[in-house]
Parts: sequence; C-alpha cells; structure tokens
Amino acid sequence: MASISTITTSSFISPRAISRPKSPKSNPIPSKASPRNPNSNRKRKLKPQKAKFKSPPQTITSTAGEATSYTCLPPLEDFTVPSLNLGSRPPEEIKLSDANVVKQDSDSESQRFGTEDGMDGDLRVDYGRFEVNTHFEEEEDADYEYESEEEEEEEETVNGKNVNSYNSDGFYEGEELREFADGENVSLSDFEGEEEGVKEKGVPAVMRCFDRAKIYVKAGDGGNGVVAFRREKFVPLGGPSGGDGGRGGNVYLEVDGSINSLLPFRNRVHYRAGRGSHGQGSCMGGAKGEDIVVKVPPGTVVREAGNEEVLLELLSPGQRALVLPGGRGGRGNAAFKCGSNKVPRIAENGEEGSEMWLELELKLVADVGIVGAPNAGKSTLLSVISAAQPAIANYPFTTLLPNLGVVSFDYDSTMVVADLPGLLEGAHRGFGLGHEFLRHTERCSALVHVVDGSSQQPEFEFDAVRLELEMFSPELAEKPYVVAYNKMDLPEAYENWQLFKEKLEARGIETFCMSAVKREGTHEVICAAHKLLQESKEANKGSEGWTPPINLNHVADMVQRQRRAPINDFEISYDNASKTWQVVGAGLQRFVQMTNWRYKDSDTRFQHVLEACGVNKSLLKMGVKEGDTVIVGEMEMVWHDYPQSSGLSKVTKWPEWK
Ligand SMILES: Nc1nc2c(ncn2[C@@H]2O[C@H](COP(=O)(O)OP(=O)(O)OP(=O)(O)O)[C@@H](O)[C@H]2O)c(=O)[nH]1
Ligand SMILES: [Mg+2]
Repeated sequence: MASISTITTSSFISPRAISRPKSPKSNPIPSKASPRNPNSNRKRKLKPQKAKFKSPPQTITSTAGEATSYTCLPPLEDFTVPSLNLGSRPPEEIKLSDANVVKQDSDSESQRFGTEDGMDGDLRVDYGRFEVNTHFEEEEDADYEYESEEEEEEEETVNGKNVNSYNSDGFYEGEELREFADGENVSLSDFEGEEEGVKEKGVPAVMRCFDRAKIYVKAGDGGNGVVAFRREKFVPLGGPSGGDGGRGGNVYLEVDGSINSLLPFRNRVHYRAGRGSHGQGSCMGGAKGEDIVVKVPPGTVVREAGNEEVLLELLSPGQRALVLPGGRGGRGNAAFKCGSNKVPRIAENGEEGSEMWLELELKLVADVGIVGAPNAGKSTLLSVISAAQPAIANYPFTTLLPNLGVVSFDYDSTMVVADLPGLLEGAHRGFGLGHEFLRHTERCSALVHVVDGSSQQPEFEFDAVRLELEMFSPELAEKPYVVAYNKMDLPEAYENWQLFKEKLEARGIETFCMSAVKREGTHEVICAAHKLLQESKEANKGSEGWTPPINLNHVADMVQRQRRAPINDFEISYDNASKTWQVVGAGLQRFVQMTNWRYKDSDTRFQHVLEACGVNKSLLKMGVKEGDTVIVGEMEMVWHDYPQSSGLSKVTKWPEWK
C-alpha cells in the first residue's frame, strides 16, 4: 500500500503545467534498473496524452484548453474485483458420453424405452438416450436471452447446420456433427470416453432439468451530476446549483412460494436494474433507478458462477436478499462548493452498477427421500402413502422431475416425502437422470431405498444404487435408511425375498417387503422411515442450539466494501517491453470511472488526487522515467519530468473523495 503524500504548492499540476516543454536533455535520467533518486531537484508530472490504444474508439476530449484527450481502454482482467472473480468463466458444458451408453435404433420401440424385454435385470440396459447435461444450457458469455421456443431450436444448430432432429415422440435421432475450424466434420461418437469439453444436446427439451439455472444480474448505474449556476432576477451571483444524479436500482432475490422450479429462468437470463436519472439545475437530484426483484422458488441455493462457495440459501417464502446495490449518483457542482472554490465547474459521473453471473440451484426441502433403481416402484409408493399423483408407468425414467408428497399420520404429525428419478450405475458421473437430482436428497433426514424384487438380481441392484449414493456424496450414504423390497405380489419377487432378506440381515440391514400396487406392507415402511426421521431430529436438537439471525444482505455488503476500497490502496506493476506502468486499485478505478472529463476542473482534480493518494510518489520510488506510459483505471497517460519552478501559484482545495 502506498502512503499518501502531503500536498504542496509545488507538487500540484494544472492543465497549463502539463503543456510545458519537456525538461532539457542535460538532465540525467537514471537507468531502468536503478530507482530514481527521490531527492532529485526536478519535478515530475503526469501528463494525459492522446492514447496510443486504437480500440475501442470512444475518445473524450477535455475542454481544459489544451490538446489533451483521454481514451477509455477496454476493460482489463486486472481491473475486475479480485475476490469476486467477476471475470472468471463458468465451467464448460460437458457431454456425458461413455461406452456404456449405446446408440439407439430409432425404429425399435423396445430399445427406445427399455421395456420389459430389454430389461434383463442388468443395470447396463440401454438408457443411453437419456443422457443429461450436467451443466447449463446457456453459453457462459453469450449475451442473449431465450425469448421463444424458436430461438431455443436455433440453439441446436451447429455452425449453421441443423444437425439434430427429433422423431414424432420427441426423441433425438441421428448423430450429432460438429464442424471444426479446419472444416473437418467429426462425429461426437469419436469422443467416447472424453467426458469434458463436448456439448450434448441430445436430450429433448421436455426432459431437461430445471433445477439449475444461470442468470446475469446487473445493478443500475448511478445518474450523472451536473454543473449549473443559479440565474435569477435580483439574485446576482446565484452560485452553483447543479444537482446530484440519482442512485441506480438494486437487484434483489426474493423467495416466491408459488414457484416450484427454475423453469422461468430458461426464458429470461438477464436481469438489469434501472439506472438513476441525471441531476438537474436548481439543485434538483435525479430520480433513483428502478429496483429489480428476481423471484426464486423456496430452497434455492445461490452461488457466484464458477465459484463453489454458497452465497445465499433462500428457504422460506417471503425472504428477500439484496444482492447488488445500485451505483451511487454522481455529485453535481453544488456539492463541490467550498470556501476556497465558490464557483466549481466540476461534476461527477454516476457510479457504475456491479454485475455478476449467478448460479441458482434448487434443492428440495423434504424430510424423506425415496431412492432406487429405475422402475422399482418409487412413484407408486409415493402415490400410495400420500395424496401426490406422480406419473407411474412400466418403463424406466418415468419420473423426470422430483415429486413431493405430504404423508399424514394419525397422531397429527406429517412429513414431506420426495420421489426422485431412478438411479443407475454411473449416476454419480451423470448417467441417467438421477445424478441431477441426487443433491435433493442432501437435505433429507432419512431415505427409503426401494428395491425391485422382480429383477433378476435384487441384491446387486441394491448394492449398485448404494454405491452410487456413496460415490456421489459420502454424507448422503451415511444418512439413515430403510430398505423396501417391492413387488411382492409377483411370484419371482416372492421367491427371491427370503434369500434377499437373509443376505441383508447378515450385513445388519433391516429390510421390509411390500407390494406398493396392492398397498400391502407400505404402512410399515413409512412408519419405519418416520421413526428414523424422529430419531435424527432428536439427535440434531442438542447440536443445533441458538442460531443467529441470518443476514441476507451480506452479498451486497461485500460488493459495497470492495467498491468503497480506500483510494490509496493500489498496486503498481511495470511492463518492461512496452514501458508501461499499471496502477491497479478498486478505489482509484472507481475514481477514474466517476470522473467526468468534459468539465474543466476534472483534470486538475485528477492530478491532485493522484498526488494526494501517493501514486506519483510511488511511481518515482519505483523509477518511472520521462516518456513512460502510466495506466490508471481506464486512463492512459505519459510521465513527464518538469523543473521545480513549474509549480502552480494557486492551490485549490477540493472536498475529500468519498
Ligand atoms: N406388480 C407390481 N408392480 C408394481 C409394483 N409397484 C410398482 N409396480 C409397477 O412398476 C412400474 C414402475 O412403477 P413406478 O412407480 O413408475 O416406478 P419408479 O421407480 O417410479 O420408476 P422411475 O420413475 O422410472 O424411476 C409400474 O408399471 C408399476 O405399476 C408392485 O408392488 N407390484
Ligand atoms: Mg417414478
């Protein structure tokens, strides 16, 4: 951190001083390697110059009377707030392709659905058609919104060629081709085993999961302050009267109990709050920008894109979190009036609102989760024990989204049970659909593991699903669970039951048998699950203790803290090749951004602040030389050394930077 240097008359730089001729060549310039002597009797000044950067073309010409211009540089990586990782990119979509996933013959109905014929009890059945994307559908940096289904369909086009097609049942047909830069067409099947870095669009829209979404939020920019003077009859020298700009709108996240999925975020990705209005004459402040409230379902977990750290957990309806505060309005010239400067011709730009990509993840708030292999009878069990009416059919992956049901007991007690899509081998790596939903079970206190008794190897099926749970999350596997051996009404299940029971009991696992269809044995299963739930609640009671109130605005506080970093907190780096000094600091960058170069006095104030916050001093210490380029925020300047006599005769005091 650099220290703030004292402001002296001789160290102040005016636009006039900037245009003075360079120091004579007789002045020795120290070599690059050795720092310059700070006791040198020459003055060194920063002079803004015509920027050398060719792009972007936005050039603002100063009205300071000199041929001086400022160029806005493209935003650099270094300029982003470091801890927020705003410039970081989210992970790429990956295709979950594997040798286990078998390409389907579109004509074969039995293969398509993996019907009873296709189900030989081996969990490696042809469920390849049901590959899912584990990551988001949207391009990370794409600046678009899905406005309609048509646009969504366009998404399936690769390099202008529509390579995907769906048959009448809505299932994906044909092989996806991807054209590479060298024009070579490569089939995605070439990538088998290469899981990352390849897109997969083979899942029909109806089967895609909507419990994850990525959205862009931006707080509103502050309005600009203005320079104005009071002109009124009989009021001579009315004084400065430029009003401040209004603050930008805030971005909130609010829990809405009527929403139960993140589906709405497929249609809208970008959320921008309104910008504040500019100030006006007669000391009139601008109106504040319109806030934006993003509605999310209960149980939404919020992360910054590309960052594992959880920012917010929004659980109960009505909760509202301030995520990004709007930018501050720029001050008008009335705010700069002081005893030594009664006619300030200066006003600030409004502060830019922060922006962020957020990852939303929906986690169900259920007490008990029903897990098991596809087609085991999980949904049937839920339909029997609760009033829920999930889809039940004799093919795997009938359940595409988790279903919730409330189970009521005689003694005025209820529990929420979630029926999850089926799990199969490799689910923790993304096969099937179960992986997408396994995280929902993380909040469950107990699990009911349904085993299809009519399958050829029920014990193998049981072990495979348990293994998947363990692979996905060891904490999940440690949750208490009940095993429910289903389809006891079928002879093959009935025959296998004793053997299955003995094997599991030998391993110390208590097992129940039931026939969900006939509603036999289900009561015992659910009572056992309820008992586990009560036990887990009892166990957690002692450890919970007092929980402090949750501050839902801490994200905004963090953003605010970073924006309000002290102006003298900066770092300087030097690029030897281009002879460029880069001064990076959140406070300085904010100052540069809010400086309105159209006003004459802005330039003087800018030089003053650089001097006051110690930038000049630090540069000298590090050995800046005549003609070196210095970049501060978006400003590019050239360093000039001047003789000491070039100081300014008048010192203007400016209000403190805040
Ligand atoms: N005979 C018999 N069939 C059952 C029983 N329980 C469920 N089934 C049948 O098994 C098939 C699958 O039932 P679902 O409840 O959809 O199975 P699921 O586990 O939810 O399947 P997915 O959602 O695809 O994972 C349906 O045809 C049910 O009628 C049972 O106890 N006996
Ligand atoms: Mg189901």
